[in-house]
Amino acid sequence: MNFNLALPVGTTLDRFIMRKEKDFPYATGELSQLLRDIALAAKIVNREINRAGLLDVTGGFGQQNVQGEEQQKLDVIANIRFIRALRNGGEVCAIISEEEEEIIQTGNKKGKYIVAIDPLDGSSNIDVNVSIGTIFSIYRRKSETGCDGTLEDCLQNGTHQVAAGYIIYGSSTMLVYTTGNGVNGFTYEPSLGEFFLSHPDIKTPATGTVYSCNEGGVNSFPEGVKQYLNYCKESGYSGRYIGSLVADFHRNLLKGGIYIYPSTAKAPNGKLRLMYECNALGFIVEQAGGKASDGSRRILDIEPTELHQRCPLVIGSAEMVDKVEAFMKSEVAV
Ligand SMILES: O=P(O)(O)OC[C@H]1O[C@](O)(COP(=O)(O)O)[C@@H](O)[C@@H]1O
Ligand SMILES: [Mg+2]
Ligand SMILES: [Mg+2]
Repeated sequence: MNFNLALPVGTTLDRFIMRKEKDFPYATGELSQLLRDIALAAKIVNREINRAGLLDVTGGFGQQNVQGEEQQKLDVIANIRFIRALRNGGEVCAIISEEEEEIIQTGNKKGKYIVAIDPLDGSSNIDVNVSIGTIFSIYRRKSETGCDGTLEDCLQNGTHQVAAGYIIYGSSTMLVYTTGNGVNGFTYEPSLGEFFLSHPDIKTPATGTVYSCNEGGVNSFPEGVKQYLNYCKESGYSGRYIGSLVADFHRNLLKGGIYIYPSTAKAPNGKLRLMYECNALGFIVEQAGGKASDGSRRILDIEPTELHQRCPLVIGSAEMVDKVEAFMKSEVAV
């Protein structure tokens, strides 16, 4: 892992955003403010996650989301908190959320940005004190300001992201994001209520010896993925699967490794959502020198047709993703 200490570790997120804004001569400060709004909501959600066991926020909310998954109370709370922060911030005209079927119009018609968000990632781990996260993608609207965000504004492919990031609520809470100029990580200091630069200019190793995949569905995995998993085992790689995409991704981003959620009989298009899981992490991993594909196509090039469409995900160290793609093209002689 190599660091360039452009900005000293310990720089606050606010100061970092301000300094980076200077890199963009035409910056108007709106994207900076939007990133601050997201950081604010993350602090509030972090507080509720840390106290989850004490408060009545564990367990199911008693209704299903558009994915047909039972919503957890914290899914709903995180959704409310992020939507409120984005609405009050004024920079966002429309939001796509995992927890809402339709586009959320914020009423900020002057807002230039669209946010796609997975308010709480790793929902199955909420009640068992395992790391969970939030994932977000930011796009510039295509339509003129002065009106609501349109479907066309929302359905842009991943190469149009102006920023993307995630928050991991783990042993420490971190915010990791990119605006297309590298990836930086900030650790939250609760007693000061501040995020501090702790992981400047993250670069992911070209390869690794860790693979993350829920092999429970292996019988219906594509042949190429089965072959790759066997290759990992024959190569003595370690299997690590937390079951929270953000947490598995974060570990592999820092240490090298690969996360695979392929198509299965149960989920022919995979499980993960293009607009608020795959695109965001795809942008980050590419900015850190890694790769993200659906097994053959670059994730960021996939043209979205639905707000909640799913796609298979192969993401992480570049050489490992290449290997999976080659197996899926069944070109590699073992
Ligand atoms: O239980 P499975 O099938 O392995 O799926 C786990 C995956 O699903 C997810 O929980 C989906 O995300 P949500 O929790 O936001 O719905 C990922 O975080 C995780 O990697
Ligand atoms: Mg998720
Ligand atoms: Mg979620």
